Order: sequence, then structure tokens, then C-alpha cells
Amino acid sequence: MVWDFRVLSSQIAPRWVLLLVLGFVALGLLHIHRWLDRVQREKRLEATLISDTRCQDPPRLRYRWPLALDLLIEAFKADQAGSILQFFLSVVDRTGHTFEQVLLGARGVDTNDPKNIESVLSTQFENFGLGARSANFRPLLGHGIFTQDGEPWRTSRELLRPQFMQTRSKSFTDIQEQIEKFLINVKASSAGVVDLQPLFFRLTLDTTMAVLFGKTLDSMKTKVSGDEAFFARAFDQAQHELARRGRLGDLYWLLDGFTFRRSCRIVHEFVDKIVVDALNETRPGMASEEPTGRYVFLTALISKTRDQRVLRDQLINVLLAGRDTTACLLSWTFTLLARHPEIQQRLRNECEDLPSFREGGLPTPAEIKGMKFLGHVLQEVLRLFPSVPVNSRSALKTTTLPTGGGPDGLSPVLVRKGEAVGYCVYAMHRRKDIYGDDAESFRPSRWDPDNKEGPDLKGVGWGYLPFNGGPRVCPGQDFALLEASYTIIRLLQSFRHIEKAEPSTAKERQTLTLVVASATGCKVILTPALLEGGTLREAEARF
Ligand code: HEM
Repeated sequence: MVWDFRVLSSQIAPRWVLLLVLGFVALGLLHIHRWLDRVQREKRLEATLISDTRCQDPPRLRYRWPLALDLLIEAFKADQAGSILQFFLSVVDRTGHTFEQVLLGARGVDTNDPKNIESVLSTQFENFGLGARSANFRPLLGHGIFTQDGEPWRTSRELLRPQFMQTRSKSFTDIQEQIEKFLINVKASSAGVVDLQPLFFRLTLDTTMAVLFGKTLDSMKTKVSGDEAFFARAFDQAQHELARRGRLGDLYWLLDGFTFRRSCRIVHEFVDKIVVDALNETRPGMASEEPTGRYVFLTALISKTRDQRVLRDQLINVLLAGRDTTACLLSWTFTLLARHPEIQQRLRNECEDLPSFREGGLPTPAEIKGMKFLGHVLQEVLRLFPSVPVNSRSALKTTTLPTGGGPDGLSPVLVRKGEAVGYCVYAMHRRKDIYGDDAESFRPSRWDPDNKEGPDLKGVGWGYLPFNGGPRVCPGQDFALLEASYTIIRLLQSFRHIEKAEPSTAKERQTLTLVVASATGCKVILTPALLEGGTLREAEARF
């Protein structure tokens, strides 16, 4: 029998159906061909890299039970015990793999080496992207600076940069106002044991919102209710879910429940309303400052774009980036100061020596900048408890990192396209080869250039990275440090003792979400200062 296409087409199906099928088959073959071609090119690149750099895979993972179930159980126990970060460190130490990589079978590299981190964040910036984070965070953060890569990220960074520059110099009054309200609240409830941690979370939500939106929830002064309360709760809930999803790596989408989507919607509606009100109040071409002379991030941003969706997304991104990070810094600072009364006293002396304090006034930005010991305390807290302790990037092309490959972990390490590189700043900040034998101790004076004890930290470079580095360095760090400094100074001026409420034997427990907080809060006993100067009370009364 002879097969004739024309006969076949007229007998079996109309000609156009056959043409369509043939078209799909051809397209499929083309895709397979391209895919094979890509795989071959990747293999060739890999081979060239291996022969040129002698790079190797990271050390092999060691576990005893199938599917690494022994590690899973260990992780679960560590999470319950509030020591998940220490557990991550031990897995990295043993294997060179992140825990997610272990469980999900994904390949990748984990590192706490300054050279590798510099490579990922700076020298090879174009070779790495955010990976699964973009899609994971999108339901809450939309398309904003925190979820974007490449050109869209560059556009966002350019859009937001001038606002951050202005915020640095012009938002002091807003910060001051919110912190003074916070102090009134702490003073009113300072009898007995006070947990400062939840108060710091409320404070930083208020300060960041004041600067971004020009309005706050005023959660320090009043009992928050209605839409504001919904928003605050939904924002916390949505962030919590993002962190849980993040732990699943590429399988983040498995956790996508109704509560999560509802929280995201509440946050969007709340911020949308603020944006729409601001758009209605601001005509094109208007000055970026409010008639009151106050600088509001949103008003300034509106002078660049009136796209409601862009404004909403970028604001939520900055709010998320700025709020919990600063709250954790404050909480760990007071936890450590309460554990180290001699350091607390030295810092209090510096706060009480300020000319403004002696004259009965409030600290000024210039005075804060000049406080050397306070600067060292903040550096040391962020060393031991960097607010973002673990982070990751994903390789956009096959490449190598300087170290971590081979059985001894000393060769350059091969990173294939699509693989994750986890970097653990928490572990790096506790390395004895960088910080000396007392790397685990709280010793702010290690940052004093005149201090001869321990290694000289002048050239620590990429070995110290609380605010990230390279093109994606945190743009809010000056704002965060000013806010934290002012809060610390005013608390120390207002209370002559801040003692820890937990027994000395209590084991430190941590909660890891997107940031690392204390699982037991920051419980302290506060002893009010002897009467402050009359003018200071007058200054405070303005709030
Ligand atoms: C102690 C306080 C803070 C710490 C430790 C901190 C730390 C960081 C870190 C580690 C990153 C890099 C994240 C990554 O690329 O994966 C980052 C990014 C960022 N931070 Fe901060 N931050 C703090 C406060 C703030 C504040 C107060 C703001 C804003 C008001 C802010 C705004 C941002 C933004 C917008 C980014 C994204 C930058 C980009 O991707 O280009 N941060 N921060």
C-alpha cells in the first residue's frame, strides 16, 4: 500500500488539522533541539571551568537515614528549642549544603566565606539573581525593589534612591516624635517586668510608616483598632507566611492558603487607600515636601510616578525591609546591655555626657553622629545578631566561587546555572579566624581602632556584612542607625538601671523568620532615672 499524504488527509482529517499537528511536532522538536544544545553548552562551560580553575563540587552530604530523615528530626528539635541557626551552622559545617538543599534534593552551595560572599554580591553581581524569592514574595510585595532583578530592579533602585538620600537628613523630627511617644508609653508601664521586644516592633512600624506615608498607626499612644489593627495584624501574618514559604525553597507555592492571600489583600487595600488619598491631594508638579515642611517619602515619590500600583508595591517593599530589621536590632541591643551591666554603664555615661542632656534638651543628629562608643555597641550587636542572618542568591549562569569545593572545602567551588548559593552572615560574624577566640563574646571595644586586644578589624571588609554589600547594599542603613541610636540614648537617659528579668541560667532561644528575633522577647526590669532636668521634661512634653 502506498501512503499518499493527500489521500490520507482527505480520508482521516481535514488538511488543516494535520498541518497543525505537524506544526506542533516541529515546534516540539525545535525546543528539544534547543534544550539539548543548551545542556551541551553548559556541559562544555562546566568542563572548561573545571580544567581552568580546578573547581570542584562542595563536600558530600553525610546523613544516616534515607531521605536525610535524621537531619529532618534534628532540625525539628532545634526549631522547637529556639536554636535553628546553630543547627544550620552545624549542617553547613558538616556538609557545605543548606538544609533546604538537603531535604529537597536541590543542589547548591552554602558559604560563610567573605571571598565567596563578595563574589556573589559584588564582583559577580550580574551572574546571580534572587531565585525563588521573587515569586515567593510577589503575593505580598508585588513588583518592588525587594522582589526584582536585572533592569526592573535597577529602575526601582534609581526611583527610590533620591528619597532615601532625603530621608536621611529630613526625617529626624518624625523619628523623634515617634520615639518620644514610645518613651511615654514605656515610662507609664515600667513597673515590674517589661517585655521591650513587642514594643520595639510597634515603634518601628510607627516610625517607618510616619516617614513613608506621613501617617502612623499611633500604636504607642492609643489602642489601635479598626482598619489599622487589621492592617498591622495582616502585615505580621503575611510576613510570617513568606518566611515559612521561603524555607521550602523552590516549593514555596505549596504553602498558599486562604489566610495568607487574605492577609496580603488587607495590606494592599490599606496601602492603596493611603496612596489614592495622597494622589488626590498632590497635583502633578507640586513640591515634594508637604506644606508643613515635613518630608514624606510617598509625596516625594509621587513627583516621579503617579502609577498607583508602582507606588503601593514600592512602599510595601520598603516597609517590610525597614521595620522588623530595626526592631530586632533594638531588641538584641537591650538583651545584651541587660546581660552586661558594665557595658550598659559605660554607654549610659556617654549618653549623659551629651551637652544637650546636661542642658535639659533632646539629643541632636550631630551629637548622635559623634558618639563613638554607641557606634561600637551597634556594630557589635549587628555582628552577633545580624538582623538578616541567612540569605541566598541563585546562579544565572554556570560559574565558580573562590573557595568551598572538594572534600576539604579549599578548592574553588563549581556553581551550576540555577543552583542556589546560601550565605550565612550569622556564621561568618562568629568566625574565630576573623574575630579572634572571643568571637562569641559581646565586646564592643573590639571595634575601637585604638584597642590592642584581639585582631585588628580595620581591614575586615566583607567579613562584616549586616547591611549586605555591593549594588544591593541596604539603602536604609543610615535611617535605621539613627532611629536605633536615638531610641537607645533616650531609654538610657530615662532609666538608670535596665536589668535582665530572666535568670542567668536561661538558655538563649531564637525565632527565625525573615529576621532573627529572641524567642523569649526582651524582658527587663527598669529603674527610672532620678529626676531629669526641668527643661528636658518641657522638651518631652511637646510630644
Ligand atoms: C538594622 C536595620 C537594618 C538592617 C540590618 C538591614 C539589612 C538589610 C539587608 C541585609 C539587605 C539586603 C537584602 C537582600 O538583598 O537580600 C537590605 C536591603 C534593603 N533594605 Fe535594609 N536593613 C535595615 C533597615 C532598613 C530600613 C530602616 C530601610 C528603609 C526604611 C531599609 C530598606 C532596605 C531596602 C529597600 C532594601 C532592598 C535594597 C535592594 O534590593 O536594592 N532597610 N537591608
